[in-house]
Parts: sequence; C-alpha cells; structure tokens
Amino acid sequence: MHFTKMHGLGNDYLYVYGFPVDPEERSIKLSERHFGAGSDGMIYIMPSLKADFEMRIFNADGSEAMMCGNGIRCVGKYVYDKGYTKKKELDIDTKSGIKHLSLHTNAQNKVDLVTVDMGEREILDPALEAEGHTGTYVSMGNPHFVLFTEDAEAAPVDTLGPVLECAPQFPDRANIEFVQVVDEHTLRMRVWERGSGITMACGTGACASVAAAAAHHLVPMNERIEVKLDGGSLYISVSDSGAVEMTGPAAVVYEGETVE
Ligand SMILES: N[C@@H](CCC[C@H](N)C(=O)O)C(=O)O
Repeated sequence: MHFTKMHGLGNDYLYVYGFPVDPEERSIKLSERHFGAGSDGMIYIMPSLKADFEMRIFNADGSEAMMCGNGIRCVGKYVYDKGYTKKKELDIDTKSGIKHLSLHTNAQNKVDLVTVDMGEREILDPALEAEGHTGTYVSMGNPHFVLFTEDAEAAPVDTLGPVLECAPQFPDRANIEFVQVVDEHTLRMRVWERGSGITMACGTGACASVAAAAAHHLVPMNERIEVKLDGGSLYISVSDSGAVEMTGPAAVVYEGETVE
C-alpha cells in the first residue's frame, strides 16, 4: 500500500488514496512510532458522488473520527499537488458533513496554506463538570472538552487528559484542550486527543477552543484569533452565528510503501 506521510503543524497522519478492508488494524499497526511508520493516525481519500472527494479518519488506536481539522488541510494539498484536481475551491465530504476548502499555492504551484469553512460549532454545555474540572463541552463534528487555565505549559495534559477523555460525561470519549488566554486575539493551547494521546496540534480542538473562548467573551467574534499550538499557529474566527473558519499550513514529510 502506498502512503504519503503529511502533517499540519506536527499533527501527522498517513494519507492513502483508496480504502482498505481493515482500516482499524492498519491504523493501529502503521501509526505505532517504533514498529510502524509512526503517526497520529491514518486518513483515506476517495472519490465522492456528493463532493469533490471524501475523507475517512482513523486515530492511532483504530477508532474512527468524524472530523480532523489538520487532516482536511492536508487532504486539500494531497489532491491538488498530486494532480487529482485542478480546483482551488474544493468540497470534501467527511463523517460530519461537507466542508469547503480554499487552497493557497506558492510560487511552485504547490499548496502551502489552506482555509477551511469548518461549519457551525455547537456549544453542548458552557460549564460542564467532569472529574472535578469545569470546562466547555463543544462539538466541531467531534467532541471537545475545553479547560481554561492560567498556564498551559504547566497543565497536566499527560495525566488529566486520559482521565477526562474517558470520563462518564463523554459516552463517545472526548478530545481535551488546555487553553490559556494570552490576550484577546491569542490563545495558547495544548491537547490530549481522543484515540491518539498528546499531539502537537489539533485543528478541531483549536476551533473548539476559540468557540469556547468567544462564548465566554474572552475573545471577540468575527475576528481572527491566533491559536498557538506545540507545532505552530492556526488562525481561526467564529462568526455571530457560530460559523467557524480556520487557516493553517499543510506539508509533506515523505512518500512510503508498506511491506505486507
Ligand atoms: N487531529 C485532529 C482530530 C482527529 C480526531 C480526534 N482525535 C477525534 O477522535 O475526534 C484535528 O486536527 O482536528
């Protein structure tokens, strides 16, 4: 099986054109960082009758995700740079609906930045208590629990993250974001991702964090907010109606072949 390892701010997935019979097992095996290729999961790209392409996302533990913000930007780069499309305005079908992408190209006509219409955020509970911690429960198509903290660097991401991921309040588990408000246009976020653990960035998590911060009037609506992640920055805005737009980079690491 041919794959392309790509990343969005260090959130790395193996991208495959097509869909295998055993996506869960492949993701567990190939994502493993010592015995596999090493990734936060796998993303499959396919033709679609409803949109330009379809994507399916599998976390490193084999669970399927509804949406991936960093992944969808890489899908845009994958299909354009490899010549599957000449369009720079694209619709991608995901398990959480069709998302619109605007591709930005460099002097070599390669995609380096992608803007995504992420659809509407849903604030499921502005002040949910789980395991003694109060946070904002947000859906970006996938579930996020956003905790505001004074110091994101000191947040216990590796110990509290897995506990909250599996808290009884989240029957489908949840992605956990630890967010510090730096100023009214800047957030610092660290993340524990459902099914993958600590990652260097989470696009839907960054969108959920800005949505939660806007809901609590910590950042303005309708303005670009910088979210600083371990792997770099995303730029996100939330409109009055709750529509979320995200802009960030997409990059190739290498092309690979599995040995069956
Ligand atoms: N890294 C992603 C989110 C991937 C899916 C997530 N772990 C889930 O299970 O919902 C992103 O960039 O959004």
